[in-house]
Amino acid sequence: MPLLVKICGITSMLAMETALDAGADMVGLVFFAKSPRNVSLATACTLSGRTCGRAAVVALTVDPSDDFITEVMANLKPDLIQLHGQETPQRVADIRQRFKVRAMKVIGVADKADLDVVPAYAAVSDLLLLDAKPPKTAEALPGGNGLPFDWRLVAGLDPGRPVMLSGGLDPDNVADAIRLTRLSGVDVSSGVESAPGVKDPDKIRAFVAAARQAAAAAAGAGDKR
Ligand SMILES: O=C(O)c1ccccc1N[C@@H]1O[C@H](COP(=O)(O)O)[C@@H](O)[C@H]1O
Repeated sequence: MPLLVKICGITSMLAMETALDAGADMVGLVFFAKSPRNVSLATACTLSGRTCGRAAVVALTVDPSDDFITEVMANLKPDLIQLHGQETPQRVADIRQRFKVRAMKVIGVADKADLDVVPAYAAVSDLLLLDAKPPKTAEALPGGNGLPFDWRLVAGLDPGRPVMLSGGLDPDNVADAIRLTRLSGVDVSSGVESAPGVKDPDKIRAFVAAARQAAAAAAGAGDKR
């Protein structure tokens, strides 16, 4: 299966076009008021209109209410909803069933014990995303903090669903991350920015190119991912 590459936290048409031209498989739009990458539903609709099916549109939410998901589904019609909060497996299952939407549940990882929940979430999610656990500071976001975790904890993890990696990835370290973890995809936000919330076109292109190169090298080396 080809490596999935997601560029998250897109806030401008330039960033959207750059991600699409670079060959990203997924583009993420953040709905979280405290984030520098937060977009309104109207902006998200305008940005996603540019994709024309070239990449999957991901609505990033944090503990969303049913009312909010209803609004997102009616207007944006995303291909995938990213659940980046404290959603339980039951809540993930309910969202998928009620809204007929594919769900990517995020699991925060700091140590091995954090992976105990993987089977329960894999049973109810279409994809999983492993991200660094946010630091316990007042200003930390649930994600998008640019912090990596110990990738050795998740190397070769295969719960029967595609698993993506995020947390502090950037154009310089993504190849190592792919080589070491052998997961299904990579997701980046702050690592392709020039300032919080401002995507850097050169970094987006460099990230996608480095990820594709590493995936091709892994495939050449017989890694079936
Ligand atoms: O990007 C944000 O602002 C954000 C806000 C709230 C929840 C998640 C958020 N981003 C996601 O976090 C990970 C890692 O980001 P980074 O590359 O370390 O900056 C990524 O999945 C983003 O989609």
